[in-house]
Amino acid sequence: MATWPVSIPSSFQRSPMASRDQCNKKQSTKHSHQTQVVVVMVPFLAQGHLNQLLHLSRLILAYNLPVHYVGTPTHNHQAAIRIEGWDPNSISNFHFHDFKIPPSVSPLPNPNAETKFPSHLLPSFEASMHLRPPVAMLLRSLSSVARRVIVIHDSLMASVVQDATDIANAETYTFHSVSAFTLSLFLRERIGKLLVELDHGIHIPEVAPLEGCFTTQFLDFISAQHEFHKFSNGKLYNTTRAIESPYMELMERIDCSKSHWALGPLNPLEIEKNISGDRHFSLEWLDKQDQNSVLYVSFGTTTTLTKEQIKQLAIGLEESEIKFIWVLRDADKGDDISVQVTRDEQYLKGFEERVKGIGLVVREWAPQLEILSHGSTGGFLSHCGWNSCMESITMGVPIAAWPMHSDQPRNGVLITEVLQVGLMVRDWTHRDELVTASDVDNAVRRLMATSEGDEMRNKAMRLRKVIQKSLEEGGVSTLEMNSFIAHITRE
Ligand SMILES: O=c1ccn([C@@H]2O[C@H](COP(=O)(O)OP(=O)(O)O[C@H]3O[C@H](CO)[C@@H](O)[C@H](O)[C@H]3O)[C@@H](O)[C@H]2O)c(=O)[nH]1
Repeated sequence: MATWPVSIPSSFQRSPMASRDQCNKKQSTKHSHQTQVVVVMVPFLAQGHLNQLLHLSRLILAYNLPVHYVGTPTHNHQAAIRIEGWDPNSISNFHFHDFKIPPSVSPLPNPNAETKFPSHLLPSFEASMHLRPPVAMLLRSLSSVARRVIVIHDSLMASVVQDATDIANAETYTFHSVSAFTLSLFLRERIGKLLVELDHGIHIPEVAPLEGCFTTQFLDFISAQHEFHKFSNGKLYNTTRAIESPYMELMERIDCSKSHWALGPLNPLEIEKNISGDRHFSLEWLDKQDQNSVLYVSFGTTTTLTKEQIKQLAIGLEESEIKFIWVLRDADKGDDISVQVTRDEQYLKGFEERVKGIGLVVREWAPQLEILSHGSTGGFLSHCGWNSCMESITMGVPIAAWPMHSDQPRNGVLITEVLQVGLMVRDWTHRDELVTASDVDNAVRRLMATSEGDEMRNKAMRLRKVIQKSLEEGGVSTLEMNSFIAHITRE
């Protein structure tokens, strides 16, 4: 039988820690008993999820609580090298636990698959259930030396943490990696009755049915987690009431038996400029561009475009004559992020020559947060993964929304209709059709070179200010985080 290394720190000492932008600076007192509370993060093994619980770790560490982050060696490494804004390996109170699990098949992403949902990741998602024994062992070890063990697990990892219910001083909290808007609308549809009462006073825009968002296999995977959610002591979200207050309220009405905390935004709002000289070439290039003149194009870590779609996108960008940074990558592979397929090189070579000085094509991992926070970036052509939405909103950058799968179509509605900081590139009902170069050209020009786009940029900037304010002392995001910390450290 395989053995899993479980490393437990000999003591839970306080360590100096960077503050949560401005808002955590005040957390200097009342720590003597808090050091007896330890936090264990159990992320779902995909970049868009690993990232969020790692960012949340940073915020919790600012309260001087030790944090243990579990995963496979590959995924922990991936999370650590890709995080922006801080270095998890430099914090003494933060501990990665590398748990080996049996290898699973890990196919390459298929650009020509029937739906855009990244089915190739499913074997790796299923394999992650093998984390249950080592996680249980870690929780038991920690429970014997800590006053309380707080387990924060991704909603898709509920079954992995099920053994926490047998540990008297352990509590579990379910972390939702999607917007309150999208989640509440999903759940509201499942309930299917009493909607008038449920919705009272809350604007519910029309959204398309879930068709085309997920595969049946993935929906089965989600359903398999449901029975374990009943053990949860509360629900956590990567959002802030400053922007999603009505939909947080809807979540509270849907599940009034639990406490709900909106702990976001999790990503840092200010990214310190790296002056050591090893900045990414895209940032150097941005330095030379005009304010708000560059469109950032990226589809996250779970989307793979077809050859023809890449060509149409390239032509559309070229015809728009708008400056751009285009991150052209395939979806991550389940178990090895170093594998990237080279795409359509012949066509793109000529394209890159022609757009020299106007656009950059980036094939490696791009520093997205830094790019979005750069003053020259004025728009984001995005698939609307929730990380990308939150990162763009917090940096004050409007979005041209091109949803691909999962929660993305609904996030697109939140961005364009509810918050009004973006526009749709194409309607979700046409998801199976090619997005033509002229669709791309039109959307890009509208966002980057019209007064309508300017208004969206102004709105996005106003939203950023609202979020910044919510992170000040007494602000709604600060109060929410303080409330959660007070709850988990209570006597
Ligand atoms: O070159 C790159 C590519 C991506 N990113 C980062 O990677 C993350 C991507 O996350 P997201 O925008 O949410 O997209 P996905 O990777 O597609 O995320 C998956 O997980 C999200 C959270 O559940 C869901 O909202 C999405 O629909 C789902 O596809 C973001 O933090 C980006 O900043 C980079 O920094 N550089």
